[in-house]
Amino acid sequence: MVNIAILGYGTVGSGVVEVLNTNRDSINKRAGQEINIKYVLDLKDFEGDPIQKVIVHDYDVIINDDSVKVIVEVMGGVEPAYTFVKEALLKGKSVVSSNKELVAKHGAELLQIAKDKNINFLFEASVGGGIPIIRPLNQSLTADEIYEITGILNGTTNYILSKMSKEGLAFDSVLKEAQEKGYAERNPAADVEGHDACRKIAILSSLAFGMQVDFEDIYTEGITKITDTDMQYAKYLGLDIKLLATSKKVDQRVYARVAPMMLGSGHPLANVHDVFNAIFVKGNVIGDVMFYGKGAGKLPTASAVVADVVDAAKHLERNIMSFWSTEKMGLMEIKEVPTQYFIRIKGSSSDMNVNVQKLFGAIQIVQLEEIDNEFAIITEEEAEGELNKKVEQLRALTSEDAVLSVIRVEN
Ligand SMILES: NC(=O)C1=CN([C@@H]2O[C@H](COP(=O)(O)OP(=O)(O)OC[C@H]3O[C@@H](n4cnc5c(N)ncnc54)[C@H](OP(=O)(O)O)[C@@H]3O)[C@@H](O)[C@H]2O)C=CC1
Ligand SMILES: N[C@@H](CC=O)C(=O)O
Ligand code: NA
Repeated sequence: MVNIAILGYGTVGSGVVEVLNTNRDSINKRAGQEINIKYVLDLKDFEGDPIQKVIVHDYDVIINDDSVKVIVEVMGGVEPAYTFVKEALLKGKSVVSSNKELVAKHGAELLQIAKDKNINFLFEASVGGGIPIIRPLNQSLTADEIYEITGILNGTTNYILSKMSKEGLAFDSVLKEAQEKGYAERNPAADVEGHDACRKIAILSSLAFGMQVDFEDIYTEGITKITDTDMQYAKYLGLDIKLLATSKKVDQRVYARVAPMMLGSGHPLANVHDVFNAIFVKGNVIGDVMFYGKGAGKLPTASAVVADVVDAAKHLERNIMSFWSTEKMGLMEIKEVPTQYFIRIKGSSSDMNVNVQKLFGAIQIVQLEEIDNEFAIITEEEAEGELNKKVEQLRALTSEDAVLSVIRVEN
């Protein structure tokens, strides 16, 4: 029997207990022994829930119990999660975590401690919820040099954008729904401002390139500025707006970016809707691979956590995760990255055409009959820095509020 302790009995923690109970026999068989939940740490009590009999409020009870071999950290946040996880690893207990904030910030150090102690720090659920992506990067794709990872990595924002686009629902009401379904972060700004996707692409990039990619260095834009009108244009153009997280090698340099993008229907990520996530990986030997599934929610996330628990139980004294170095990887500046912009402009296209064409050259002009006094353009591909200068010049030539929105396009 292997004793485990779960830190946090919220959406994911309660899902872990449910999955272990629902599939107990097959899980135990695969783990080669019984997995026993000895403790659940939480701040609250859960009167009437069978879990109450193993609830503790003091972490010392867990850390000082030598019979606990695997700790499942599903509390979220950097502290006290970091202190608890580090202490556990230093004491020789393997750790499974779904906490991307923790992994993005301290992953390299925690992986190294696990390696030194010949135990494991596993975090499949931290990216793409239930989708296997950490394990494939760590095991199945190790023959490849990775050129690109592009993904829809946040379930909440994909759910919001899908509902806004398909059902014309308002941003705030869909966000509330996503929170009720257990998809959103405790502070949903992390989702809608792109920080959650940013931490996830930082983790994937660090694993893929073997060096520390700091999430603070990644250019990040969320979805809060996307309006119904942007959606109307996208629909007219046959495009879909998605929050994409990308990390890509250009020559020998890498750029990373999180931003809403207008995608053509032929793009591999255009048909990923609702809470689903997908990750597209390009390797120099394998070519293109895609991973698809539910990126958030109680049971899909718990599925990945429990699979890690099984792996940890099977390898109690053998380290199975490769690690990335703490050496920081420099990223290409975003202004150098080539892109295409969709720009909505106030005024009439016939009056503005000369200015706009003088600045942007060959452009596609889009005018929707049902929308007065504005039009949109799609630029040619150019470095972001150059396009931004042109947007500023357009403002200077017309008025400060003439540019209504700017969204990147990938067709
Ligand atoms: N929800 C999802 O779909 C997914 C979540 N994740 C990640 O998993 C982690 C957990 O998420 P989720 O389950 O949604 O979050 P919840 O807020 O639902 O659950 C966290 C639980 O941990 C408890 N907790 C917080 N701090 C402490 C502490 N210091 N000591 C004891 N208990 C504590 C909370 O108690 P209280 O409520 O009283 O504060 C709460 O019960 C996060 O890192 C999240 O980003 C990853 C993938 C998907
Ligand atoms: N809030 C996150 C939860 C999973 O990581 C999301 O919406 O994707
Ligand atoms: Na995953």
